[in-house]
Amino acid sequence: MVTAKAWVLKKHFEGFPKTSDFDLKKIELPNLKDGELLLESVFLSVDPYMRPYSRRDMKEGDIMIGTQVARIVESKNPAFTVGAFVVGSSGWRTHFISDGKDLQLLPSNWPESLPKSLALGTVGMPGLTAYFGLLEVCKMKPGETVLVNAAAGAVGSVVGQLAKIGGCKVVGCAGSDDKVAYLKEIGFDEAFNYKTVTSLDEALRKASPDGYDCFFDNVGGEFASIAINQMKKYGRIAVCGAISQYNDSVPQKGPYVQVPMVFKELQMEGFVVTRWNNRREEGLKALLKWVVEGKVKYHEQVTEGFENMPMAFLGMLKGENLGKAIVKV
Ligand SMILES: NC(=O)C1=CN([C@@H]2O[C@H](COP(=O)(O)OP(=O)(O)OC[C@H]3O[C@@H](n4cnc5c(N)ncnc54)[C@H](OP(=O)(O)O)[C@@H]3O)[C@@H](O)[C@H]2O)C=CC1
Ligand SMILES: CCCCC/C=C\CC(=O)/C=C/C=C/C=C/[C@@H](O)CCCC(=O)O
Repeated sequence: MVTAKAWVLKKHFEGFPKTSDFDLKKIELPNLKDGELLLESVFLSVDPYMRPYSRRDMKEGDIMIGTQVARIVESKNPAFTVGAFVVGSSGWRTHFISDGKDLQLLPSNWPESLPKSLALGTVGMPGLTAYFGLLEVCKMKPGETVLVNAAAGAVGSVVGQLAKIGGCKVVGCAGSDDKVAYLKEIGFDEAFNYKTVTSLDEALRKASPDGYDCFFDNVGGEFASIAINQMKKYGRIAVCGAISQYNDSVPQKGPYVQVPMVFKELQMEGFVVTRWNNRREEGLKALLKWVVEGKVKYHEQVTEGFENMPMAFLGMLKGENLGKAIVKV
């Protein structure tokens, strides 16, 4: 019998999450039935979506939602061999049993030298978010100017690099000088610290006096209200997320977008990356190739220890991560 550890949502988040909202439980796992496999989590992901989705998808006492890179430790399923690595979405737990239907094997050409944790970030859901958000929603074209906020994060850092590969000028913002330095290191044309600029409007205008063709919005709120006024005619806004609002007990006043939307004939579209689940292999293949070629750089914020998952989650929401926030079990 294997004893798994799992983090459950003890109490729904009110405002900014607290470590006391979580509880650590032990779960005795049964022996495998035919067709099942036993897996141990090696890396776990902490993502912003967990904050709003927990209220929508979970009840108190549930295991926290989330994804992991896991190793198969026992198999009664001929399609999966012991020792293989997969991406699962079994939540915050150290071990779990699966029938294999909810697992994604890592690409067969995954280089030994590449950290398998990238399957949770640059070569995983966040990377796919950047890939499809840029190609299918922004519909970026060479020579255009792309703006992305939360630019040093799991999604934003890939957006900027893919936009450079796509022949665009790229402007990014992030919440620390170290993150800004990183953005310039990975090829952003302009980058600034939105927390320290005297005027966001002026910083955006200085970075691109002609304005923006594409705005990949990860943050929402006041940033979106200001940025929308600097869009070029026929610009496209990909509403990827609104992390500035996830912890609000009372929703902020929305940005008044109607005037610039009409005068500049803008397109603004919200999306969730699962829309393109049927093209997952296409995206992962492209992302893996660019990483191997060195055209897409990555950075991971690694927290050691399963017991530190809540802290890693809170840290990511506070902006303590540069690149993808993951937990190494
Ligand atoms: N639509 C979809 O399918 C998907 C959407 N997303 C969304 O993309 C966004 C980025 O996700 P991801 O890359 O995983 O996360 P990140 O790795 O970027 O981590 C979150 C970052 O958001 C920034 N942030 C946190 N709070 C605020 C705030 N109040 N105002 C401004 N910035 C803030 C911080 O960076 P900083 O230092 O810059 O403040 C923090 O590091 C999120 O909104 C997420 O919900 C992610 C995946 C899929
Ligand atoms: C203020 C409300 C904001 C609503 C938008 C919230 C989040 C957008 C976002 O971050 C979406 C992320 C989607 C992630 C999808 C991940 C899947 O690969 C696996 C998710 C696991 C699961 O669905 O349980």
